[in-house]
Amino acid sequence: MGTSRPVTVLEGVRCGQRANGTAAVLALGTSNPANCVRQDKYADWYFRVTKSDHLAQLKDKMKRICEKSGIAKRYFYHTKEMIGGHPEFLDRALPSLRTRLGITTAAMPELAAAAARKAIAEWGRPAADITHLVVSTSSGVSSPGADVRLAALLGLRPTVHRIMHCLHGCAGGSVALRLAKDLAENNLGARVLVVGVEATALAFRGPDLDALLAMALFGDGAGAAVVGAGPMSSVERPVFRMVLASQATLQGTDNAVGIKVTESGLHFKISPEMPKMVRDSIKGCLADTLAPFGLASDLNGLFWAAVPASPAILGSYQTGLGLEPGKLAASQRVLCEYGNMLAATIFFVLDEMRCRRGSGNKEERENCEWGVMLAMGPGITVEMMVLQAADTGKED
Ligand SMILES: CC(C)(COP(=O)(O)OP(=O)(O)OC[C@H]1O[C@@H](n2cnc3c(N)ncnc32)[C@H](O)[C@@H]1OP(=O)(O)O)[C@@H](O)C(=O)NCCC(=O)NCCSC(=O)CC(=O)O
Repeated sequence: MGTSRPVTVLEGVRCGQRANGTAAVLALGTSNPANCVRQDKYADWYFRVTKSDHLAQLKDKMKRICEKSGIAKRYFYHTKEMIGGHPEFLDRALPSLRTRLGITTAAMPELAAAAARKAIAEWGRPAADITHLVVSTSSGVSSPGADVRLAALLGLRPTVHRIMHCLHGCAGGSVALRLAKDLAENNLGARVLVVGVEATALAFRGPDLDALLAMALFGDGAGAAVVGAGPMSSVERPVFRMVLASQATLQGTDNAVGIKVTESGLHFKISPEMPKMVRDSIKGCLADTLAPFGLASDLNGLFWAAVPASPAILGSYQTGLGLEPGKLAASQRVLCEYGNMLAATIFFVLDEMRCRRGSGNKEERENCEWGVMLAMGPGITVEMMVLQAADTGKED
């Protein structure tokens, strides 16, 4: 009896701190820098900007990769003029990290703020009501980071709880959303602003066999979401309920994808084996996550919000999961319109999926109540989240 009162008090305090119900995405926003390069012109642009037109074989290979990329256009913070002003970006013998970090650290807060302002406007409450800020990027490793300047630009409270995490590659936005779910569900009244932002000037380099793929796929942008759990205010409208989040690391794939910070900028290593590794393991990874809901037996009865890292990775999802054509259409559209924007991409996919749910176009319309958010990053790490579209489902 002597110890029962403190335990009860502690339990009461613990329960009182928790939110009421499942976290949900309450609003979304996206943005891109102004410089838009069409993918059918990219090889010409890239070899001209890097003064490499004499490397005819590499240029032809780049053209073939671009043709197969499923991308129509991409946006970049860097421009021909900016690259032209930094010869050290093209000569790996020269250090360029400090200059590159200066550029991306200056670029990211404004880019992120443009997306975040849209999300906050849609959310309908004042920016000062944001309690937590989670920022993900592979375009910077400075401290204080882009999150501090972003908080100031948006007028967030000085007491906002900030987390910034770096170098999770294509999975960065999904990691941030998983953290936001935990924060929202475990802190009564929390409203988490989640941001993925990329300015790939940190990785821009001249052509060689290793660089071509990253140069052909990656683009710049920012995505933002406001995440919260109950009780909701009268202006808040859930878009997707974030039902269950999980992460798996594919065994024996440590060397398949890597991101290294070097004196000459960010270096991506992407194994040609990655699509096969993903195809062979993705169904098994998802089985445990989907089983509690009885969703594992009908994967075509779900909506799919997958990060379109590349056409080959989308192909691996389609084959590995046995998905019907069209199930990855939202991801394909984002890849086509923007390329792979690493941490920012998932917010564009969720936004596209939300539009498709309300679309008057029968071909594009997506009606499934339950869905999966999916991304791969270095590790190889698989980020998964079971979503319930709030326009169809009722929270239990
Ligand atoms: C590059 C592709 C668009 C090419 O499409 P196809 O395979 O249909 O076409 P294809 O076979 O004719 O290949 C066209 C040319 O691309 C080359 N090629 C193919 N895969 C390559 C790779 N991983 N690295 C370098 N070059 C590659 C081929 O050799 C070929 O050159 P040639 O014509 O000279 O013979 C595709 O293979 C693809 O999407 N690959 C990327 C897969 C991937 O691992 N993505 C991960 C992104 S990063 C990520 O997800 C994690 C993260 O960063 O966090």
